[in-house]
Amino acid sequence: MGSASYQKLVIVGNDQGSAFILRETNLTVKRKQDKKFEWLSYDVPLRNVVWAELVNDKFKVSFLARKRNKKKGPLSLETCSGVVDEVSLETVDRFMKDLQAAAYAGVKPGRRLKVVVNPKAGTGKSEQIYKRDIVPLFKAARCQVDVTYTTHIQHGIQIGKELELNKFDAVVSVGGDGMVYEILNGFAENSDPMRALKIPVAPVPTGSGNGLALDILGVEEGLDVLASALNGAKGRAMPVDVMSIVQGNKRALSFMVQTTGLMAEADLGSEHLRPLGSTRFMVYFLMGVAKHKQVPIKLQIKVATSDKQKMVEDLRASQNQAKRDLKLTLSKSRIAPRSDADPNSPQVTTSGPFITTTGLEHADEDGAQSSHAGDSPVAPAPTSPVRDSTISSGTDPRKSMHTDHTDATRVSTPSTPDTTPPSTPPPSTSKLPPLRYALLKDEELKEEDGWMTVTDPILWYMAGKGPYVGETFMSFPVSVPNDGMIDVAVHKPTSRTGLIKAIDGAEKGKLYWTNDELYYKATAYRVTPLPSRKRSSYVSVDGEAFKFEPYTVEVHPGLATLLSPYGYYCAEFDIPQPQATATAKATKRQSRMPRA
Ligand SMILES: Nc1ncnc2c1ncn2[C@@H]1O[C@H](COP(=O)(O)OP(=O)(O)OP(=O)(O)O)[C@@H](O)[C@H]1O
Repeated sequence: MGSASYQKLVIVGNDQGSAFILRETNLTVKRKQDKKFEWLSYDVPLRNVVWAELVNDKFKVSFLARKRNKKKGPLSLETCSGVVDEVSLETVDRFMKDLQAAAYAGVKPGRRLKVVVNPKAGTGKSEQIYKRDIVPLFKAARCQVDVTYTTHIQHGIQIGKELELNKFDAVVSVGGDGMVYEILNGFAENSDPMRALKIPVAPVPTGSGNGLALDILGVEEGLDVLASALNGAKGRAMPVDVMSIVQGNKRALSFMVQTTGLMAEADLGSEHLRPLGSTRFMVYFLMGVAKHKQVPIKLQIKVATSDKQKMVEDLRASQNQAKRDLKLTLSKSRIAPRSDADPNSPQVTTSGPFITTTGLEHADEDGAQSSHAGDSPVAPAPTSPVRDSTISSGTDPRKSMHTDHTDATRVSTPSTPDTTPPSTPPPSTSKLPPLRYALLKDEELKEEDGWMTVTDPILWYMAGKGPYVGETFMSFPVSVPNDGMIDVAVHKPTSRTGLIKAIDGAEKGKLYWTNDELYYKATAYRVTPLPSRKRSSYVSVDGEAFKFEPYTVEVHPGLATLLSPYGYYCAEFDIPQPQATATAKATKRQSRMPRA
C-alpha cells in the first residue's frame, strides 16, 4: 500500500451537510438526507462524476450513483448542491476546480454531440428514455446536443454520410448495434471518410442487441443507459480496428461480428421468437444444438497466431498498458498538494453556528484511514499532518440540497488537455484503405503467405472484434481493440451435452478453452459456401443479413474510434486454462503428500 494524496471538503450547517473526499480514482460523497438525520454515502468512480462547480455562492456536484446508494438497480443522476458563506468561497471554489479537473482528466468538458435516436430499436422506448433520462444528463454535463430521431431504415447511414465533421466532437447512438453499424457505414460514404471515422462513437444500449455497449463498459454498467450516455459526454477516444467485408461488388464496414451457421441462424432466423426478447438467441441456439446442424462452408484464414495461451498473455499486457496510460492521464490532472503555509488557505473560522476549516490530507491508497471510513462525513479530530476542509453553508439546506435535473447553464471550466480528436484537422481528400486480400483469387491465398484452410466440419464460425456479442455470450474473450487482428472462433461438432455445458459459461467466455473451439488471430479470412442441397444458412454481419454467398473479410487497424472510460474492452475473462488448473491441483495434492 502506497501513500496517495486526497482532498476533503466538508460543508455543514445546522441540520444539513455535504462531504466530499476526492481520491486518485474516486469521489466519496456524503450527504444528509432532506428530512432525516441520516447520512447517505456514495462511492463514485471519477468516471461517473458529471460536473463540479461553484457559481457565485452556490456549489453543485452532479454524479451518477444508484438511488439511495443501493447495491443494485440502474444508475441515476444525483446532484449535491448548496450555498456557501463568503469566507469559504475560495476553498470551495478550489476544491470544485480540482474535482472537475480530475473528473475530466484528458477530456474537454462540454462536448458537441450528434445524437442519433432509433425510436424503433429494441422494445421501442428509445425516445422516451432519451428525453426522460439522457437529456438531463447531457445538460448537467454541459453538452451541446443536436439530436435526430431516425424515421426509416438506413437513416443512420444517411446521417453518417452527411455529418458535418467540423460541428461535432462525438456521435452518440441511442439504439442497438445495428445503429452503430449504419453510422460507421455512413462515415465510410462521407466525403472525407477517414476523418469521419475519427469522430468517436458511443453507443447507448436501447436495442435488442447491445454488444458494443457491453464491450465498452462491461456487464456491470454496459446495459445502463446513463453510464453509456455519460461515456458519450466524457469518455476518452479509443482507436479500434474495423473490418471490410466484401461480397460480390458490395463492400461494407463491420465493427463487431460476422458469422454463419448456427449463430447466424440464431440471430437472423429467430424473428418469430422476438417476443422472448434477448433470450430468443439462446432458445434458438439450443434448438439448433439439439439438431446438431453443421454449416457447409470452406473457411480460409490468414492466421497470425493460434496459441490460446499467448493470446491471453497479449490481452493482459495490452490491458495493463491501457491502465498505466490512464493512471498517467489522471495523475497529470491532479493539482499539487498545497502546503499549510499557503496564504490563500482560509484558517479556522467561525461563521454563525458553523465551523470552517480547510486543508488537505494524505492517506493510504485504499483510503482506509478512519477519517473517511465511518458514516459521519465529519472527520474525527485529525492527527498531524491531516487537515480537513469543513465549510459552513449559508442557507437552509432543505432548500438548497436536492436532486436537480434542470440547470443547463454554461460555465467556464478549468482548461484540460483533450484526447478527443480535433474538430478541425487539416483538409484531406481521403478514401477508405485499399483492399489487400478481398480481390485475390482463391489460389492466391497461399499457405506460404500464412493462409490455412479449415477442413474439419463446423457448427459455426464467428469472427470479429470486442468480447461480447450479447450479455449471455462472450465470443471473443481475448479481443484487443487495436491489435490489428480479427479474432476468429471456429466451432467443431461436439457432443450435445458437452456443448450445452460449455454454453453454460458462455457469458464468461468458457467456450474459449474447449478443445472443440479453434481460435485464431487473423488479418483476413474468406468464406465459400459449399454446394449442399440439404443445407443453406444465414450470414450475419453485425446483426445485418448478408447473402449465403462467398465473401472475404479483412482488417483495417485503428480505422474507427469509440469512446471509452478505460481505453480497453471491459470484459472480465478470468477462466483459467483447464490444464493449468489441473496441474495446479496436482501440484497442491502432491505437496500435501507425506514425504518419505
Ligand atoms: N424509424 C425507423 N423505422 C424502422 N426502422 C428503423 C427506424 N430507424 C432505424 N431503423 C432500423 O433499425 C435497425 C437498427 O436497429 P437497432 O440496432 O438500433 O435496434 P435493435 O432492436 O437492436 O435492432 P434489431 O432489430 O436488429 O434487433 C436498422 O436496420 C435501422 O435501419
